[in-house]
This record gives sequence, C-alpha cells and structure tokens, in this order.
Amino acid sequence: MDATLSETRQPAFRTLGGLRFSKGHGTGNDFVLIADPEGVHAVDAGQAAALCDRHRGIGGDGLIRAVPSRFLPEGRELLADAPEAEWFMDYRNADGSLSEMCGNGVRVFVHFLRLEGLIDLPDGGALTIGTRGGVKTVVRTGDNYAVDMGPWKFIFPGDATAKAMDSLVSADGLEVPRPALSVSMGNPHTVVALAELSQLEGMRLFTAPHVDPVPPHGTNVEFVVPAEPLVHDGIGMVTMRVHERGVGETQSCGTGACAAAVAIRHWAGAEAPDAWQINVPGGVVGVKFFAGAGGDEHVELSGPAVIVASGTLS
Ligand SMILES: N[C@@H](CCC[C@H](N)C(=O)O)C(=O)O
Repeated sequence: MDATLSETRQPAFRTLGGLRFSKGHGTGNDFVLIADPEGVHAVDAGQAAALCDRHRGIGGDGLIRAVPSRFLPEGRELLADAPEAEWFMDYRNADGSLSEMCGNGVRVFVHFLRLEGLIDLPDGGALTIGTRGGVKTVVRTGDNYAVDMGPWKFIFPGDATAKAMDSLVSADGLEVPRPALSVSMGNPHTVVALAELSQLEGMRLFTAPHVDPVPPHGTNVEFVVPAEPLVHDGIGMVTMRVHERGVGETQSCGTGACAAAVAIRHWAGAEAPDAWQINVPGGVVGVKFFAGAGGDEHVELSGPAVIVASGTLS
C-alpha cells in the first residue's frame, strides 16, 4: 500500500525539485507562491494539490504562480486590451482546480512580486495585473493592498431588484435549509444569512454545503451574520465563515467577503452603506462600492498581505 502511494504521489512533487517557493497569507487564507519569470514552470493540477497538501507538501488553500502574461494564452488575450498587465496570477485551489479569481490571493501575489524584486511598487502606487477573472488594479498602502475587483453580478437571471433569494442551502449545523443568493465576483459565491453568531459558530463545515440549484461551475458558500444594528459609523458590519470550492473551510475569502457585502446590502435596501467591514476567522477585510470608469458599479477589496517563509523544494 505504501509503495503504491509513493509511486502515485511522489512523481508530481519530484518534477518540481529545486524550485524556489514562498508561503504567504491574507487574513489566514494561505498560499504557496512560485515565481516563474521565464514562464517555464507551469504547475498542473496534481502538482498544485501535492504542494498544497498540509501533511505531505508545503500546505496551502491555493497555489499562485507569478508568470508574465505573455507566456499564457489567457494572459496574451488580456494584453491586447491592457498591455500594462505584465504579470499574471496563475491561481489553483488546494485540490488543483483552477479558479477565475482569488481576492486575498491578489493582494498576496502583489506583495510577493514586490518582495521578490520583480516589481517596483512605491507606497501609494498602483499595479495592473492579469487574472483568469480579467484585469485587476491593486493600490499599495504599506503592506496593505486595495484591489478593484470590477463589477459584481447575480449568477441566476431574474428580476434582480425583486429577488431576495435564488437557492436553498443545506449544511451540517443548519436545522432546515436556508434561503441564499448567488453572486459572481468573477468566481461564484452563494451567500446565506444567519440570525445569530451562535448559529454561525455551530456550523460544521468539514463537508461541503448542498446548494440547490447550484451555479453552473459549483460555488463557494458564505454564511454571514449582519451586526445588530448593521451600521456603525457609516460602515456595515458582518461576520462570516466560508466553505470554499476546491478547498474546504478557510480562514478567509476575499471574493467571498465582496459577495457577502453585495448580498447583505441588497437585502438591507436603499439605506445600506457603501463601506463594509467583514470579520472572518483569520482577521478583517474591507469592502467598498464605487462607480467604475465605465459607469458600472465596482467593488473594492482591501486588507493585509504577509509572506511568512521562502525555501527550495527538495
Ligand atoms: N480564497 C479566495 C477564493 C479562491 C477561489 C475559490 N476557492 C474558488 O474556487 O472560486 C479569495 O480570497 O477570494
């Protein structure tokens, strides 16, 4: 049995031997990072899963490869409209699957580029990067980063102003299925509101919640408790836990925090603020709504980024 395991698992890892990596996180959402300035270290699903394995690898909620956009077909497509998006965040979840977007990951990605000396980004400066969810602009303030995540949208069609829910979610810890709203931040999210913090604490998120109907490419599920009263000093306050597609429960999810603010603002109606503070098990992130250049409403995500270690794969 052991021989079979090592034969099937080790090759994925062995082909990466000698490669330098870093480990970083944004509010506890942690990533293995690889710099690939020459575009020669494409990481496949098996290799990403092996690196993110918490017992046999480095361990992480996802893997981020920093690669010039010109080396990826998706990147070259973006460069046609945004030649300034020189760097591309090639992101995979811990199970090796690709995701369009990772909000905490974007901040850690830019911080990593800086610390590796691959970019020069002064305090207050902005950097435009490519992702599978499109081009994003990131502004640095010290070791905090604010990302223009672009416009949000509801995943399921229908009268957006009238609808309060579009699916039902069952999960271990919920007595009955709860209504939910599915929101795209480039990647899919389904937001479920709970009344009490004790209910949120009682959720057991070892197994994936069941969402019906589930968005076409699966979903990340956010359980949220709006503060009572909701608004403090003009800021909407929310506590959230998340079960991520392709990962499991994580300490934080940036795109999930944006989706949570979208859903709660929608439920709260006209009086709801445009600035939000989302408390997650790993810390606090900020979300703001603002008018983008094209007239669409955009979402900004802000929060810290940390690199904790670097090394070489043996
Ligand atoms: N943690 C991320 C989201 C990562 C991708 C997600 N698991 C998916 O599959 O969409 C974030 O901070 O946004």
